Amino acid sequence: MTLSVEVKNLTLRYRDTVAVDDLTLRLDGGKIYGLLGRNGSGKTSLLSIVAAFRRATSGTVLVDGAEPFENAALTRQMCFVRDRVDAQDTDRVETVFRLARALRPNWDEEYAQALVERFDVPMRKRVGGLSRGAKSALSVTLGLAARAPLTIFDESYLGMDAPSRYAFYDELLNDYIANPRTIIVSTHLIEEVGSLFEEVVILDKGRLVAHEETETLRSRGVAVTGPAEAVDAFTAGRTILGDQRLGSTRSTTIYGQLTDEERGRAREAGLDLGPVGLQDLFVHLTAEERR
Ligand SMILES: Nc1ncnc2c1ncn2[C@@H]1O[C@H](COP(=O)(O)OP(=O)(O)OP(=O)(O)O)[C@@H](O)[C@H]1O
Repeated sequence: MTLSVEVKNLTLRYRDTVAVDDLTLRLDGGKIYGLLGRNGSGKTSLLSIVAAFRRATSGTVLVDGAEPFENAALTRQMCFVRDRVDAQDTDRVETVFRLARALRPNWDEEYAQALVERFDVPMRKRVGGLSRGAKSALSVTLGLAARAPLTIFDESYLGMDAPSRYAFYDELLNDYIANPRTIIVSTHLIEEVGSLFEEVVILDKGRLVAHEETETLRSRGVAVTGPAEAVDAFTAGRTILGDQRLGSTRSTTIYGQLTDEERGRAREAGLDLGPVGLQDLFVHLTAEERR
């Protein structure tokens, strides 16, 4: 089972700050979505409303066609995973698991135990005594084993070290393939996690900058590599996203699509054309919004 998410003219204001600004967005569900945005762009605010942790100032959110706020039947189907654990500092980790087992209708105990081993979750410690990495490991373990039809990871894995984060990405993809559901991952570690996303949503200052399939977004730029002079001539007058030089070879990333004629010309000039990194596009698109 997967859940769709529909956001219409959604606004969230905290006193003078407009955190989400008249946002309209539809996620059909059954995919892994990446939610990207610079610090303070409104990712957590948006996700908190979707997960029914907050009420919007105006506008609507529908999850599977229904309003999630104070809708217990629906919120049981959703799991909002943050970088902290929703428990008292004095609670033991095993108590947190016992609660999750009781509250989560799709909880998979065998999988939970496998994750505890893989991420080295210290079951006998109290939540308040966990390191930042252990808190993150506990959060993502609870989030994965809940198998909620709508699972949201809000930068919940950032406290983990790189090997643990890669183990999390690996688990996330494998478990999603075995148990398809709607997964939203908010992040600014785009290169690291970008290959998991089927669709990407980019926010800036609470507004939607882009919502596209990852491949379509990637096709908005091209990396041109070859002899420096030929690369310079080919990329002259274009919007440059990034540039690297190694000896006489240059690789310049440009924004925009190439026509078939331009691609032919590049090949004739001995240039290689390759995909562009999501990070470069993200930086360009969010910087453009602020100009
Ligand atoms: N409880 C709050 N009270 C007042 N302002 C808030 C509150 N929470 C968030 N904001 C403001 O709302 C804006 C959006 O914040 P939000 O946390 O949603 O962004 P974010 O994209 O998740 O940021 P980050 O990547 O830094 O976590 C920011 O300007 C932030 O300062």
